[in-house]
Amino acid sequence: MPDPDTGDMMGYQFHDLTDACQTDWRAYIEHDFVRSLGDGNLAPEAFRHYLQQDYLFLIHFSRAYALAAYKSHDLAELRHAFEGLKTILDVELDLHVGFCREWGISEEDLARLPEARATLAYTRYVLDTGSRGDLLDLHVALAPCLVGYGEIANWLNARPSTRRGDANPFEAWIAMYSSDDFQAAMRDEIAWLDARLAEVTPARFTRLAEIFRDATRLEIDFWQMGLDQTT
Ligand SMILES: Cc1ncc(CN)c(N)n1
Repeated sequence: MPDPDTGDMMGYQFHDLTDACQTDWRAYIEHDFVRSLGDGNLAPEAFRHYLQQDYLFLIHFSRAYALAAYKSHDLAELRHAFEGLKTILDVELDLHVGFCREWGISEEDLARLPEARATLAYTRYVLDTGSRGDLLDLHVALAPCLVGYGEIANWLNARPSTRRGDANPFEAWIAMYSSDDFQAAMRDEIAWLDARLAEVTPARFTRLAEIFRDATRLEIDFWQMGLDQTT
């Protein structure tokens, strides 16, 4: 392991990022929005507002993966960015468009929606962090999104009170984030980060942990935005 005195690299891994902000990370993964979604009793207006904003969110996160492609140095990094982008475009957005279609909201309607402050704050934070920093800064800013939702699905599935199947109106959401495609994308991201973090110094890790914590807090705000629709 690492040497804080010499500044030598310390063999960090992805879990060191979550360990460094455990309170915020748990508050994000186990948020009341997530619990209610798992129990199947989340207020419909909270879910609807969240999902529509999430459509806008995913458009900007797609841009962030395109920025990751731009910042790539080789084919492996380019492919990794491309896989992240494909997960949003081919796996996630279908769910959003499908739910909205059931509610009578078209893709044109979605594209015209005004962005909520929580959406603006989070997406622009990630794009700004990625523009100013390097590829690792950008992927660390993106990680609470991809890795967090995969972990949330696993946490929900391991929880006795989570209802699966027709008993839960949010089943499609849980199923998509539990799917092999999404879980594989999450594991790839963790492996990519493990390989990069193994080589960073303690000082660099401290800065990366700040980015990760900021993005995690912005995730908490995003859930809260949904719940605030009911107050
Ligand atoms: C706000 C948010 N965070 C994460 C994800 C998972 N990509 C999402 N769809 N939306």
